[in-house]
Amino acid sequence: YAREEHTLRELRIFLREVCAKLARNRLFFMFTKPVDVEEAPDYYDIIEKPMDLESMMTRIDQHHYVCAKDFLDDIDLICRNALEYNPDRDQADKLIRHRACFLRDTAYALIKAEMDTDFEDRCQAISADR
Ligand SMILES: Cc1noc(C)c1-c1cc(NS(=O)(=O)c2ccccc2)cc(C(=O)O)c1
Repeated sequence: YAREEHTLRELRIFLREVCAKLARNRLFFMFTKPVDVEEAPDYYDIIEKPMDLESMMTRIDQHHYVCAKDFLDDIDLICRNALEYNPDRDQADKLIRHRACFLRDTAYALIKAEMDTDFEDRCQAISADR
């Protein structure tokens, strides 16, 4: 069991690094914090499960993620929310949709490049056990 805790600690350290790297990229600035209701008054009527990079950093510390897939599910949520709330043809909506897809692709590429598949397999085995 101690070995599992060591593996999960290593996962949290890795995910904090990925999350910080994404949050540092100014292209993803609008995904770093919860959407401000002043900016988008109907946002929380339309989006059921809001998500942002700062909240994800907190979820890492709360041991919410037991494998990289769980982390990427929340990245997918950030992306889906942006596509759902900003569906129009105008430039502003198109830009945020492009940025949301770029955030998702960058996160997947970062994790694929930096994470051993057998490490992720071990995390998914722990996740299946819990
Ligand atoms: C995200 C999001 N989803 O729907 C919308 C709409 C956005 C979104 C929200 C904001 N303004 S905000 O006050 O809610 C905010 C500022 C800084 C970090 C996070 C949120 C700005 C932008 C923008 O494109 O600049 C986009």
